[in-house]
This record gives sequence, structure tokens and C-alpha cells, in this order.
Amino acid sequence: MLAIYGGLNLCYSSVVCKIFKMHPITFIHRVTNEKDPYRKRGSEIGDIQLKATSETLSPKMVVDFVAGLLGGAAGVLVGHPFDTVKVHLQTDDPRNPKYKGTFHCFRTILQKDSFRGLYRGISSPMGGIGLVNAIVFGVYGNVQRLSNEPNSLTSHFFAGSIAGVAQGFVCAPMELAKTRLQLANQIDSGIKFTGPIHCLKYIVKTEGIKGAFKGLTATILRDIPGFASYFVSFEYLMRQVETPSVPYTLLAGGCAGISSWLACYPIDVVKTHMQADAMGANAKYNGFIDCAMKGFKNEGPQYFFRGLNSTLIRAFPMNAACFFVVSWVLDFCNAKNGMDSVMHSDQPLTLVNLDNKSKVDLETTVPTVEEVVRKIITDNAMSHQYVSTPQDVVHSHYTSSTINIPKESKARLASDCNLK
Ligand SMILES: NC(=[NH2+])NCCC[C@H](N)C(=O)O
Repeated sequence: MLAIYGGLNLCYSSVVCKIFKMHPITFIHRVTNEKDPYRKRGSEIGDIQLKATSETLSPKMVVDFVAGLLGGAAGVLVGHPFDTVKVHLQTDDPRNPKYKGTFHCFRTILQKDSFRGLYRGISSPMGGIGLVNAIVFGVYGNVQRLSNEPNSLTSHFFAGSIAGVAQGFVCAPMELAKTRLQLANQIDSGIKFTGPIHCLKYIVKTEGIKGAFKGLTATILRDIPGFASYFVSFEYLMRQVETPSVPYTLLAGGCAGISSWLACYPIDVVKTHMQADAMGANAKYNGFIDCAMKGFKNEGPQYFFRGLNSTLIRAFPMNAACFFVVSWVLDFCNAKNGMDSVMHSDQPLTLVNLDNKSKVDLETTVPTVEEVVRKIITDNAMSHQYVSTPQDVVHSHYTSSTINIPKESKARLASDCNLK
């Protein structure tokens, strides 16, 4: 029996939490007897005295950016081979094709050039997508947490949209360079680019700064629905299960990638055409609407879905990896942060127990104090990212029972958990 469940009162320092805009660490302390208060079960609450802390799992703002950067890198690592195959297929000679299809292309590159072939040219997307993802997850996480109702899907929708706008300023020039490089054979600029930076420098020199931001509006128009649906669908899927497993998190991330592209693909097609278009007098299109209308007139509705398959095939694994790494990094940092603040704080510690876990659950699935503590801090770290206000956390997740942990017990807890 978990002794502390008995007769503990709500003691939630809302003032402190409001000041810090955070919620306190959730903690369960299993008390049995003085000698071994943590490991053995008993019925005695023992001589405990309240110590609560206002220290929290406050993720530093920067953690979101770092998580996004690493998630983006993981996504590129997984997604790049698909991109290589796509580019090989797109540039294959239609009259005398080298490849019979996606899988054949994949195998042929692997046989001829091994893994190096699949990973050729990975450095620029690695840097570029890493940076874009850092902005996306950084802006998204911070906007979502600061919003009035961080827990609602609407706040995820708006935070995603704002992230979409923010990343556009980096994403547009990056994709412009990528498009010009990928289509180097079709767009004859009379110069062979060595890489994206070289390409952008050349664009700025010949077309001015404005030239480097060609397609910015289209990029932002694409990424508002793109990232709104990205985060709303991930969030929605993650809420369908109580404790998402690794495969489930991967699945949710993959589906978020797919839903994101489905929501914005037609705009992406137009964006690509605009960025591939020449500047000035040679330009074929007079703006976004003109480009979309011309495309539609020439090809009909199919125009808006060209290349969708390969985009979706790449989006699933890429975004599965990305979201998985982002969640992992956030959990890790928040949990570590939480542990550190519990252990190093002299401030009062508010201890709250979870009401969505039954006693039986805790007794059977979490056998040691170390696991209890880690589990709860991890849960709390998760909810910090995905739930957020102290009030919400208390009302939706916890019965705010408060217990006392004396200094000595805290030290003991630290040694039990190897936290010194
Ligand atoms: N339309 C978008 N930009 N959607 C977001 C998905 C972003 C992700 N890096 C991908 O390329 O799959």
C-alpha cells in the first residue's frame, strides 16, 4: 500500500506557480519506516515534514530549439536516401530509363555506390533543415506554452502557424537554392554552382537581395497550413493513448508528416514553379495566382499533385524520426532539469500525486522509488511540453495531494536514485 495516499491535502502554491508561470514537480514519496523509507512497503507515514519547492521543470527556451535542430538532423539522416532516389528518378532519361521504379532505383544506387551514393549531398539539407527545424520547434514550443490555453488544440494550431511564418524567411532562400541546383540542367544560368551558398551569392549578385527571397510569400502560404496541421495532428494522435510507446510515437510523427504535406501540397507545387521561374523580363509568371492559374490551364487539376507520392514516401520516415528525437530530447532535458531542481533546491517542494494512476498501477508497474521518481518526473516533463499551465496540469492530471519530505529523506532519495 502506498502510505502517502492516505489523508493528504491539497497544497498547491498557485501564487508561486503564477509568478514562475510553471507547475511544480510532481513527486511521489513512498514512506514505510524510518530505516528504509523508500524500498519497503508499510503502513506508516513516518515523521515527515513538509518541504515544497517552486522550482520546476522549466525547460529553458533554448531546449526547444536544440531539440528541433537534433530532430531535423535525424529526419534528414532517415529521409535523405529517399530524396536521392526521388532526384535520380526525376532526372532519369524518359526515353532510355536507367531505373524501373523506386525500389529498383534504390537497389541500383546501393549496388553501384553503396551507402555513400544514397547519402551524397547530405550536408546542405543537414545544415538547412536542421536550422529550419530549430526555428520551427523553438517558435512553436515557446508560443504554445505562452498562449492562454496551452493545452487546447487551437493553441497548437496557432503556434504551428506562427512557426510556419517564422521559418519561411530561412526556408524560402534555402529551397530557392535547392530548386535552382536540382534544376541546374533545365535553368541555364551559364554557371555551374558548387553548392547552395554559391548559388545564393550568385542570385544576390545578379538579381539583388529580393531575388534571394523569391517565393517567400508562397513558402509562407504553404507553411501556415503545413505546420498547423503538422503539430495539431501529432498532438491529437499523442493524446489518443495514455503512455505513447516508441512505435506509437514514431507512427504519430510519420502521420503528422503525411497530414502536413496533404494540407499544403498544391501550394508547394506552385511555390516550386515560382522559384524555378526566371527573374525580370524573362519571368513566365506574374505572381502566385498567375502561376497557379497557368499551371491549372495547361495540365488540369493533376498539376497540383505532381510528385505527391515521393513526397509522402519520404515524409513518413523522416518525420517519424524527427518527432521521436524531438520528444526524446525534450523529455531528457526536462527530466534532468526536474531532478536537478528537486535535489539542489532549498526551497519548499510541493509534492503532488497523479490521479490518473491507480495505487495498484503504481504498486505493480513501478516497483522502486527510483522508477517512481523518474517516471513521474518524465510524465511531468511531457506534460510541460504538451500540457503546460499549472492549473491545467493540476485539474486534468493530478490530485494535488501534498506530502512532506524532510531534508534527510531528500538526501536519501538522491542516493537511492544516484543523483548526487
Ligand atoms: N509543408 C511543410 N513544410 N510541412 C512540414 C514538414 C516538414 C518536414 N521537414 C518535411 O519536410 O517533411
